[in-house]
Amino acid sequence: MDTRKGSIRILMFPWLAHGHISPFLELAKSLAKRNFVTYICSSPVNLNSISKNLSSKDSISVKFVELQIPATPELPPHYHTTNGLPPHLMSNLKRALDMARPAFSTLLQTLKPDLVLYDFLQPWAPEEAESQNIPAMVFLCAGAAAGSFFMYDWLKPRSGYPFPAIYFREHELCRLVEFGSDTNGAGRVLNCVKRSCDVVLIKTFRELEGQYIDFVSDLIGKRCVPVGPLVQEVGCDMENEGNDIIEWLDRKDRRSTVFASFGSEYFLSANEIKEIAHGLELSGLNFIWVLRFHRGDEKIKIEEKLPEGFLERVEGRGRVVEEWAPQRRILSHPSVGGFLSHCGWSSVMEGVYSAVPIIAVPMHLDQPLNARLVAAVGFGEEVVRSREGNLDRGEVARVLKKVVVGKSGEGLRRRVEELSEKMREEGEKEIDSVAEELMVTLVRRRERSNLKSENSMKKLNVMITENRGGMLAENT
Ligand SMILES: C[C@@H]1O[C@H](OP(=O)(O)OP(=O)(O)OC[C@H]2O[C@@H](n3ccc(=O)[nH]c3=O)[C@H](O)[C@@H]2O)[C@H](O)[C@H](O)[C@H]1O
Repeated sequence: MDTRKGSIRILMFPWLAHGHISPFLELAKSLAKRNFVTYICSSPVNLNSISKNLSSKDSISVKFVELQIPATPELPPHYHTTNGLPPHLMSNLKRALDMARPAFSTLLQTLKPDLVLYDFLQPWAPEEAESQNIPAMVFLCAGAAAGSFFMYDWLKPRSGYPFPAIYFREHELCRLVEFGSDTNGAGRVLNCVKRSCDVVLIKTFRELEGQYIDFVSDLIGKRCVPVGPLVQEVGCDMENEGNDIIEWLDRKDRRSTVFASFGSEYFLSANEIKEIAHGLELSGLNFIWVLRFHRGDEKIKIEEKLPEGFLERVEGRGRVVEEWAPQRRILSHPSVGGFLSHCGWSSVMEGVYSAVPIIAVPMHLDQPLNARLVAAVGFGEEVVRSREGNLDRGEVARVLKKVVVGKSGEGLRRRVEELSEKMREEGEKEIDSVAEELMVTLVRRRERSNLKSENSMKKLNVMITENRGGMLAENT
């Protein structure tokens, strides 16, 4: 039962990844301040992983709804997330989500939301919504620069159409095939975009990617509406996470320490571990390194994966963290002066939000394009691999020192501080415009469909007045 009478009700349906369900949750929390009630549907394991980021106040207007995904021997329920998933099971997970289509349809019949917000890998979600006369809109959790490259590559516009000013290096192209070739990743994304009604929401902000937002809008023939960075606040819910790491950072000088992390679903190869370990050691800098392995590798002893004697040699200035680290909290610590990152999009947004320059070591998917953007906009530098795509410890150490303690690092820091300020200014305004887009979409739908009866339009107008009233009240 809605706790707010007359609120506009949204069902959100993110892909089964931590780097996706978090932005959807942050968007739901922001819309709750604008009088929307949101139901986030995902697998139990995913909802459980974000439950600590939902305060009791948020949970008045943000509800979790479990989507039962059929379990199979190779994909038991605790594998219904990309967080820690053995990489060879990623395609199985996409197919398992497809098998949840009937359960999703039932959810729609039960909840009867006013609108559905879905993600980039489930093109059947808007079909199910439309079959029940519910408008559906896609929310892309990656960046617009990466989106402009992929959309250009997949849509192949007429010759002479301007090419996006972002590119892959030769050795990175072969890793593109990973993008679900056997589950037609490109086709899924394209259909999700094509079936989105009216606009496409995208997790970015104009100061950072304005030219790419306009490029994608023109290319796909739909307006791309930036929703802002959606970075999770470092709030009371995270206060107790990783206290020992925070206390360790408290004992380090301001901006003296590198935070190294590679996201929730990428697991470094043996060679990458070796070169990054030696690079961190050679840099002479303090560091916190999140070195995680996928669930299938539970019995791993971390010292067996690191160079001989590495932990002893860096004792006191470096720490290797095997478990899930409070990334937002660490990045906001004054002792952190550089972020060695794979450039997953949420990590890039969080680096900017905390005004920490990025040492980019992209791995796959959109990350190389995000890394090009980081360097082009001037808030970080990329560790360039060899032509064969190998990392080199000397190059890792060189870029680390240049960004964290070098003269040119000051320019990067100034730029990321500027961006961070702009990001915070724009954030609230962008959520207001998203709220308006959602309401306009509803009005258009009611006017076009058989719901344009006097009574239904009157009810909708009351809801919208309430929402706008709610937004004003929240903002005063
Ligand atoms: C959109 C897509 O998300 C994917 O997710 P992935 O988890 O790899 O990376 P992030 O987007 O940085 O998302 C990772 C998220 O997990 C959080 N985190 C991670 C590790 C940890 O120990 N502690 C944490 O709090 C981190 O703060 C961030 O919010 C792909 O990369 C893809 O390239 C990217 O564009």
